[in-house]
Amino acid sequence: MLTLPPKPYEDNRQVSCAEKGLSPADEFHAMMRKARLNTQRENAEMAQQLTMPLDEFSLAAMRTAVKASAPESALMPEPEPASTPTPIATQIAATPFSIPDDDILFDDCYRSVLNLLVQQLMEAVLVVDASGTIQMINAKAIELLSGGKLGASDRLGEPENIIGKTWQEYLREPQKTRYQQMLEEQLVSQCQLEHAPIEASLILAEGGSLDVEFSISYLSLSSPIFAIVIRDLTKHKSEYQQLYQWASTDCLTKLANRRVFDASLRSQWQACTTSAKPISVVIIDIDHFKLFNDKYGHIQGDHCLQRIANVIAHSLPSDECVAARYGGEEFALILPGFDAKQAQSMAEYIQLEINSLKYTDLGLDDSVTVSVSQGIAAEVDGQFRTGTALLCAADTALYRAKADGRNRINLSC
Ligand SMILES: Nc1nc2c(ncn2[C@@H]2O[C@H](COP(=O)(O)OP(=O)(O)OP(=O)(O)O)[C@@H](O)[C@H]2O)c(=O)[nH]1
Repeated sequence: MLTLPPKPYEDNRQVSCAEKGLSPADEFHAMMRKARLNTQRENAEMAQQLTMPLDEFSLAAMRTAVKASAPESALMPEPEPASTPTPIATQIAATPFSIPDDDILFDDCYRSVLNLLVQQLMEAVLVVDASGTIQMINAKAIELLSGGKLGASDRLGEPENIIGKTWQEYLREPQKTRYQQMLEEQLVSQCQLEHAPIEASLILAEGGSLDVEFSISYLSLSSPIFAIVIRDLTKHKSEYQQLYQWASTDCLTKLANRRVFDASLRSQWQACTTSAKPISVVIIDIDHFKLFNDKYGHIQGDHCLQRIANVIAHSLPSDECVAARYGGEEFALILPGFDAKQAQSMAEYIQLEINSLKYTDLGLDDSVTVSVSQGIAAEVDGQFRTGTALLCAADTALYRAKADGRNRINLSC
């Protein structure tokens, strides 16, 4: 934030601009008028207090912005190429303050200071006019728009190649159309275009796209300009994907977990019953798995669970169907659109596939096989009131399959 030196009042008391009823912009205006009365040497002395170095990139961006917006008399002289960074003080001292006595004075000074700030910010920032034309851009924003692939000598890395283009050119749909609409609405309603961070996908100069979020801040000048701050979301998105995967899948079998199963059953039940489609649930439980663990150990037991989960996952006929690990050695399927007969066929296929699995590659005997028991419940014409009731019926059917001798399928009636 620009901090202005306090002005002594007649009684020598230091009074803040708020106390005087002045906005920071008024105060800045007043200071610039006073600055006009100072000699250039006095300006240089004031500027000497600023020691921040300004690199060549910042100077190039600043010159471009000033050229685009300032009248002839306000143009900065082109500095000689310097081998060491030019102190900001030298640049300010070399900038003539004898520009016209009206709002242009305020605008041009404001723009120059704004451009200096933009160049120094760590965030990717660009400044656009009311039509979206880019007027200022910092190195971070150029790097971002080029997909981070710029070399030091790359022409794309020069602000001249971006200033003058429109910000919309970099936006993918639907944000491009949305932004255009916001611009048009703003012109009609004369209201300020401001926006909290929104997600968007950028079209990169080198091809490809980049997930970002950007915010828009309105800056009040004689003609409005807007500061756009862009943040790269690539890292956040990949972390989110990773977390989402951990929160929704079973880490051993990679099937959906119980949470996803319950949510899917609710939504699929709703969708199927509303559209009068059948829906079936199958619960699959490994037979005598405790014996398997006791005989071959838990590590082999884990491999067995993974193998069976793999068979179940590959048996699903469509993306709408869900296979989940429901408990320790228990799996469950949601089969939208499946009536009892179709669910029975599916269960029979799974039973045969699991029965024929071999475990010789795990060092077990060729004779070792595993079986499963399955319970099915199908909702066809209103026998169940909820998805949970359907699931309970499948569980009861599974219980009967176990009681009837295992390695069998029982259909709820
Ligand atoms: N290796 C391994 N074993 C598990 C896992 N989760 C549960 N189990 C085992 O699964 C077994 C389940 O035993 P029970 O509930 O008695 O069922 P069962 O032996 O399969 O007998 P029935 O279901 O009646 O046929 C227990 O030994 C658990 O330790 C797991 O993630 N890995």
